Amino acid sequence: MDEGRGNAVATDPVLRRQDGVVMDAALSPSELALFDVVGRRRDFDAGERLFSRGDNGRTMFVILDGRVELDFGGDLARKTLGPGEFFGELGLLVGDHVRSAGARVLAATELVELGDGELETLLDRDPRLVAQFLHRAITRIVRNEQVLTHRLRRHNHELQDALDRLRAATQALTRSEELVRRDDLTGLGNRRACQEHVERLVREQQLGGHALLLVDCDAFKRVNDVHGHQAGDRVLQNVANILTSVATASDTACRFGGDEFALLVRARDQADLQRIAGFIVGTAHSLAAMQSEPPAICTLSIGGCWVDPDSAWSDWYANADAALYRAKRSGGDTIAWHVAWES
Ligand SMILES: Nc1nc2c(ncn2[C@@H]2O[C@H](COP(=O)(O)OP(=O)(O)OP(=O)(O)O)[C@@H](O)[C@H]2O)c(=O)[nH]1
Repeated sequence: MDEGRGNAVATDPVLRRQDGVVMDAALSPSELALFDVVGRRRDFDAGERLFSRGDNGRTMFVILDGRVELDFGGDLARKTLGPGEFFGELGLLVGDHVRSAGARVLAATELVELGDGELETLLDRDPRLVAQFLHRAITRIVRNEQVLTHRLRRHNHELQDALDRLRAATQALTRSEELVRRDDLTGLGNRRACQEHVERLVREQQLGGHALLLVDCDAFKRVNDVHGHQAGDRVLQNVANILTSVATASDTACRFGGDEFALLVRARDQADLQRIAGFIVGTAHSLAAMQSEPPAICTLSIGGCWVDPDSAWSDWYANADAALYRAKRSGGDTIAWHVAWES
């Protein structure tokens, strides 16, 4: 046995990589000599692949001369092994197993290869030396597993943190997007929400059969002036409640600002539309007639028009607004329709 062969005779065969993975195990000269006698020598050219990650392996290798690179995949650093170092030891210890790293020859390399069947031969020849090797190899495998498990757990935590942050950011974004479309006081959509709803209906070619009702409080300024701003707020919220109560899932009730509201509503025909508008004005009228102090509501005026899918939003808005103006001019607490239909 040539005890001097191999220039990497280990004084401390178990060394740690910077990231903590224990890899740098070299055989002692006596171990190297024993493995060389029992195993088979094989020559490889630079660039040759010994095995890939995920391959089934049944052999281990000891480098006599040359260099081999191990690739563990992911973001784990690659490792270059040199003379005297061994790898693939699970092939010797447990036989058939899935390789956790790929191995590629970097320079012309001479290896000794040993299969799982040769463990017994090694033990027969020098049990003490093999026990020493096994102890070291198993320690290395266990330590590497621990380091890899720790890394995985840390990655898992980091991934979890990143997902939590992403989820929080998405929720915040959704909330702020909702806020941009919602009226804080009443919880209704605002003008932007109404326009987006219209755009969606246009895209889906569902706008036909809809009408725009502009709803405005009568003498609302007086509520504020006489009873205070909070009482005014409560009136606005109650107007919103009435509108919400008539709006179906395909309708949208919005507050455009101040005491002006809008209802984009689908109706079967003019009579249906009149019934909806009549319910709104009639409910506000009945509640106002109860004359609570401070008032819970004020009477309402409505200007309405059918939506023409072939004309622009600004056209229907102008039509409904002109009708609303007429309803106000006639004393409020009433409904006026664009052109043909007056209540
Ligand atoms: N309480 C309260 N008042 C508001 C709010 N936004 C606007 N206003 C007030 O609403 C009032 C609207 O007054 P006007 O536009 O003259 O309406 P009006 O008194 O109903 O008059 P007509 O529409 O002609 O019947 C103003 O006094 C605004 O200050 C709000 O969010 N809360």
